[in-house]
Amino acid sequence: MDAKARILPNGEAAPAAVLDSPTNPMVTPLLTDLYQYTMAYAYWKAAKHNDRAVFDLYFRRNPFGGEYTIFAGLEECIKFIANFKLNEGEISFVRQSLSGSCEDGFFDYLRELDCSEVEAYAIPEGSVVFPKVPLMRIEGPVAVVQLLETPLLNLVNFASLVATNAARHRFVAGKSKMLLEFGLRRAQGPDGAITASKYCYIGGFDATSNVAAGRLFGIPLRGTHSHAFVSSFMSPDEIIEKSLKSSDGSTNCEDFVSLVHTWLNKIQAVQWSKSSNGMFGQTNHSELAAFTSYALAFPGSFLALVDTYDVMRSGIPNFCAVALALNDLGYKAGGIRLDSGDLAYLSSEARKFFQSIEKEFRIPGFGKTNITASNDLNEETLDALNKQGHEVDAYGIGTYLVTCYSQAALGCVFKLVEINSQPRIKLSEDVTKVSIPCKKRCYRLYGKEGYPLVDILTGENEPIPKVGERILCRHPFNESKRAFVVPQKVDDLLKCYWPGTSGKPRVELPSLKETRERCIKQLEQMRPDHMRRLNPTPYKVSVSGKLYDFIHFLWLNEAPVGELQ
Ligand SMILES: Nc1ncnc2c1ncn2[C@@H]1O[C@H](COP(=O)(O)OP(=O)(O)OP(=O)(O)O)[C@@H](O)[C@H]1O
Ligand SMILES: O=P(O)(O)OC[C@H]1O[C@H](OP(=O)(O)OP(=O)(O)O)[C@H](O)[C@@H]1O
Ligand SMILES: O=C(O)c1cccnc1
Ligand SMILES: [Mg+2]
Repeated sequence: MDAKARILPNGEAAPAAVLDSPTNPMVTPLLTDLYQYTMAYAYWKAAKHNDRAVFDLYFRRNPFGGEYTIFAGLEECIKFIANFKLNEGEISFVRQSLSGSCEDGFFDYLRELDCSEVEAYAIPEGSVVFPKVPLMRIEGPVAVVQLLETPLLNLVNFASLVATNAARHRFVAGKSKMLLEFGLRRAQGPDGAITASKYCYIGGFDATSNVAAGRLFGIPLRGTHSHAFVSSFMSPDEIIEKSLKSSDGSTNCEDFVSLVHTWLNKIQAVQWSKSSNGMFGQTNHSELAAFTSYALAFPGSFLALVDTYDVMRSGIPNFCAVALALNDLGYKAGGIRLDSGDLAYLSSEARKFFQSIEKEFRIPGFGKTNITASNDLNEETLDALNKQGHEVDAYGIGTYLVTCYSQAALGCVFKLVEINSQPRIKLSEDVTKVSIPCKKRCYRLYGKEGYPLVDILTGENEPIPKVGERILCRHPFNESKRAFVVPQKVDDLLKCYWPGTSGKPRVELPSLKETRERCIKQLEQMRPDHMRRLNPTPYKVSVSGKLYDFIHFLWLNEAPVGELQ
C-alpha cells in the first residue's frame, strides 16, 4: 500500500518515511489505551520519560489446544513504529482527553516524539513460536515504548491467532488440497476481514475471495458463484447471446445452448440405461440455464455451484452437460462447488459420475474434475471428512476460520523486563504469569534429526550456544525440569528490524510470499508429535542456568515475606 502522507505539527507533510504506513489508516498513535498517555505524562512529570526501558512481547499459552503458534503482524508493527508521529489534531485531542492540569511542556514533548530512539528486535514473521519466548523486544525511552504497548499487541494478537488457525486448517486438510478463504462476509468488521485474509494466506491458505485483500497484498483471488445466480434464472429462453468461439478462436459455435442440450440428452440416455432407480430423469432447466450463462461469460474457468436444487439428480448432470459442450470447443471446465449436504458422500458420488463420463465419452482427465466443498467447515469437519474418505480437492472456509471461532484471543502481553539496565520482574500467584526478567537473547536449538528441540532464553551477555557443545536447558520455574542439549544447529531468533540509534543494520521486511514460505517451511520442520491435534507433545522452552538463578534471586528479592499470625 502506498504510504499515506501524514501531516506534521507544523502543518507540513512528513518527509517520506523509510517504510510505508500500516495498512489500516486507523493505526495511529491514538490507537492506544488512555492509560498509556496518562503514564506518559506521569513519566514526563517525574522526568523519567527518557529512562531506557526494555519490554518483551510474548504470549503464555498456545491457542486452539495446540502446542504451536505462528507469529504474525510484525510488518505492520514495524511500519507503525517507522511512521510514529503525532499530528497537531492528535496532540490537541490528547490534551482534551487528559486532565486540564497537564503542563504545556508535555505537549511540546509529544510534538517532537517519534521512534528514532526506539529499537525493535523480533522473531521473523511467519515463524513457528512458543509461549514465554519474546516475539518482539522493544527498547527505548520508557514513555514512548509505553505508548506502543497497546497498538503492537493489537497488531500481533489477532494476526498471530488467525495465522495459527489457518495453519491448523492446512494441517488437517493436507498439503495437496487447495484452501480458499471465504470469510469476508462473516468477519468481525472490515479490519477483521482484511487482517484475516492477509494472515490466512501467511498461514498456508492459497487464495481469498476478498477483492480488497487481493489488491492490497497481492493475494491470489478465487471464487465461484452463489445460489442467487443459479436461482435468478427461470428458463434457457432467457439466454439471448448464444454463440461461443472455440478456445483457439478457430471456430464459432452459433448455438451453445443447443450444444449443451445435446450433451445433456446424451448423458441422460447413458445414465438412464445404467440406473436401476430412475435417478437420472429430468434435471432442473433453470439451473442449466444459469450454468450455460456462466459458461458463456467465463468459458475458460467455468465453475458451477451444484446444490441449489438437487446435487446428484440435477446439479452434477447439468454441470457435466455444460462442461462437455465446453470441451467440444477446447475449454476445460474449472469444476463444481458443493455447499450443503453430506460432503463426503456427495463428493464421492460426484467423482464416480465424472469418472463414468470420462470413460463413456472418452474425455481424458474428466474424472479428475475439481470438487470444491464449503459450508460451515472447520478443523473438526475436515478431520471427519478425512476419516470418512472423500473426493474434495478444494475447501472454501469462512466463518470458523476468520472469526477464530474456537478461541477468541491469543493473549499476548507486553512486559517491562529492564529499566536503566536494571532487570525487572512481574510476580503473580499464578507461576505461568511471572515474567522472565532481563534483556534476553533467544535461540532455537536443533537436534540430530533436524527437528527443533528446545528454545532457550539467556541473559544478553551470556555466550552464544555453540553447535556440538553441551548446554544446560532449565525450565524457567520448575527446579527439577532440566536437560542437557548438544545442538546440531543454533538459530538466533531475535533480529533487528528497527535499529533506533544503535547503528545496527536493519533487517529488511520480507514480501508476503516469503513470509508465507517461511511459515510453511517451519511447520514442515516440526516434529510430528508437537503438531498432532489430539494431545500434542509440548515443545520445550527453557532458560540458561545463569538466567534461572537470576530469575529466582530477583523473585526472592522482590517478593515481600509474609507474617503468619
Ligand atoms: N460427511 C460429513 N461429515 C461431517 N460433517 C459434515 C459432512 N458433510 C457436511 N458436514 C458438515 O455438516 C454441517 C451440515 O450443515 P447443516 O446441518 O446446516 O446442513 P446443510 O447441509 O447446510 O443443509 P441445508 O441444505 O439446509 O443448507 C456443516 O457444518 C458441514 O460442514
Ligand atoms: O460457511 P462458511 O465457512 O462461513 O463459508 C462461506 C459461506 O458463505 C456462503 O454462504 P452464504 O452466505 O450464501 O450463506 P449460506 O450458505 O449459509 O446460506 C458460501 O456458500 C459458504 O457456505
Ligand atoms: O466464491 C465463492 O464461492 C464464495 C465466496 C464467498 C463466500 N462464499 C462463497
Ligand atoms: Mg453456507
